[in-house]
Amino acid sequence: MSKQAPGVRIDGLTVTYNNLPAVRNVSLELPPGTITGIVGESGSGKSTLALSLLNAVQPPGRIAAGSVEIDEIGNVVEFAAEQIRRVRGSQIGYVFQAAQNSLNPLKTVGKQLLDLGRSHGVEDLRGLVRDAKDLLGRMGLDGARVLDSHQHELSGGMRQRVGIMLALVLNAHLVVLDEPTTALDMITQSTILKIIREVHEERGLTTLVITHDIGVVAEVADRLAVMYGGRLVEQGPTREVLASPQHPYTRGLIRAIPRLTGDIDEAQALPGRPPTLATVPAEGCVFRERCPLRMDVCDTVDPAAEAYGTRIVACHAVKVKEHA
Ligand SMILES: Nc1ncnc2c1ncn2[C@@H]1O[C@H](COP(=O)(O)OP(=O)(O)OP(=O)(O)O)[C@@H](O)[C@H]1O
Repeated sequence: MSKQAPGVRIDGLTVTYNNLPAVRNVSLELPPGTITGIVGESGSGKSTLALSLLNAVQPPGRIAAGSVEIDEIGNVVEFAAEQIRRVRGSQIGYVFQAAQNSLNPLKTVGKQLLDLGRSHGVEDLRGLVRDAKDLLGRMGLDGARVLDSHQHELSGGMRQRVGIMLALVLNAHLVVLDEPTTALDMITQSTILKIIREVHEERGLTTLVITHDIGVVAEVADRLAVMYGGRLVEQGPTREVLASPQHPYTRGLIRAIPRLTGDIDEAQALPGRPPTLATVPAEGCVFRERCPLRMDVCDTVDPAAEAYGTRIVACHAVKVKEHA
């Protein structure tokens, strides 16, 4: 059973930078074999949450509370540096947001691929190169040529696809993709996401895709989790969240995307701006400044995440409505 899609349970996770919480008391389950999309505006804590899955939060950041329990691996929050290095790449594949610039400028992609394979004890390096070419080919690139290239010879979109290839090539069964398609145009984006979905199904993966664009993940994710100001404000099956968003922030995000509302004239930008670490309120609901449903209680009490059927929502107004 060791090569099956693992389940992941994030429980009560708080991550701080200089003691200010960027992720606050987040609980989220990634069921085995599913694709979960985490969405939210810039600064909502998505990347910090993704880094926590690899215990890769860098100082001044620190995991202040909670656990990230991954089947067959354990609670990675407690892992020492060497322990986590061994599972990164081989058991948890990842492409971080800066993937377009994270290649070594002095080495060809192929050389970096071999380094990656060797550092994880891959014996069949020829097989690794074959798999890499196959993945690149599926993403519309000439695999042999890309492996012979240096970073500066590749466009932003090509580098991004190289990043995805590197995340998948070691055959990890948990894959974390942070903004995997931002450098790509809409059509290429949707092709790449389709390929991610195909590979996910062929190999039996558990996948986490992070994006600020809810339209991007709507096509591929089984489940959606919406973050705002470090809090997870709503989560549930994608279709349900899109068809009947409960949290006013989720509603705002969906309304802002013409291809989700189906009518370009009806798309409305979400007014206001998200908080920064310095301005995020220490008490009460993090979304209240922009919320059309704000009530007195929102100023003082942070709403708990509560289950409503298949949905989990953290909102006082939703709670009042549900109990009315
Ligand atoms: N190294 C750091 N030092 C200090 N603050 C940080 C650091 N990294 C992130 N932050 C802050 O933590 C908060 C969450 O950032 P994070 O990158 O996780 O959000 P995000 O939702 O992924 O946003 P983006 O899409 O812009 O990356 C932001 O307010 C950000 O400014």
